[in-house]
Amino acid sequence: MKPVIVVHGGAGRIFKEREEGCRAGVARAALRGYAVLKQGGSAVDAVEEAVRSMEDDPHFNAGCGSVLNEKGEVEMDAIIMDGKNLDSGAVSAVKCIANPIKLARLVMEKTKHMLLTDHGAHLFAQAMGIPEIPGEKLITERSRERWKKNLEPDSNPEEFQKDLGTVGAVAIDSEGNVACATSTGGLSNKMIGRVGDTACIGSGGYADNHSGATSTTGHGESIMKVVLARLILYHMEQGMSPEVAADTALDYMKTRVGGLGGVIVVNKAGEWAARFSTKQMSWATVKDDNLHYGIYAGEKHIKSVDEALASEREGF
Ligand SMILES: COC(=O)C[C@H](N)C(=O)O
Repeated sequence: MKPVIVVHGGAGRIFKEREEGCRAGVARAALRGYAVLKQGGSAVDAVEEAVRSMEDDPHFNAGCGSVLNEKGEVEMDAIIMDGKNLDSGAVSAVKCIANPIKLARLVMEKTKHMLLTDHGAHLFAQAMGIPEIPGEKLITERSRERWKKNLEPDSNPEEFQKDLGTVGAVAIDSEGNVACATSTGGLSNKMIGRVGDTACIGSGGYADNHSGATSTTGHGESIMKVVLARLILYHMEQGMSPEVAADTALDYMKTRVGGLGGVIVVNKAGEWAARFSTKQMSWATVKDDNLHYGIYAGEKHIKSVDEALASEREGF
């Protein structure tokens, strides 16, 4: 099986000043994940690596760069799933941790549980030797400004959620195993303790070697109502291609509950799709040693991996 990785950096509006950073960030993440697959790493290793790269990138709403809750704090959700055995691990409402996706993987591999939240997740992180970092280190100038603006009495709540940037990855490795990973700071100025789709299995992601893997982004409450990730795999089980399955599920979410979002999908044959009902979604994929990426509907740049790695060294 030829390895494939697909990543997203969030569906929604992407403001002009963030466009280039998002293109470069998703391309870099896809290249990192692909390098893991080429060296014989598993699909789980690859999606963790790709998501970690975007958590460390302040352009995205995950890890450093996460949006703030109503109290001005970061609270993050993340999930990872292994399509070989349907094992999965998630964390919700975690603060002061650089890479929630790493902690989600440890929940999957080192506990008998699937989701740890808030205080318990932090106790587990301590027990696993994951360092706590000051919350301030995850907060960018941009997210603080945005939080403050949202608190102004004449602010428009519709504008709050326009330019977020949840991150996710799906992959198939040379043995035909699939995996997914998703990580987010959630919605801006959300209530304290709000947990979104990202931490919920079947909503923020799902992976099953029998059909494929998907990672989702968009309005979390809508995604949870239709259990978007599992719905896409169901459509593929019924014979749809990744692209048709993604569009059918996104259409259903729009007409049934009025929600918009985006998804990345890979099926067990290594066919992939990056689809969205929002105006934009940053995405990238590497297959057959070629990188494809874009952020607008219909936009697709193609470069060989060697060409892309050279331009990455020059700053993309
Ligand atoms: C693009 O924004 C998101 O994906 C937010 C995320 N789905 C949440 O609701 O927590």
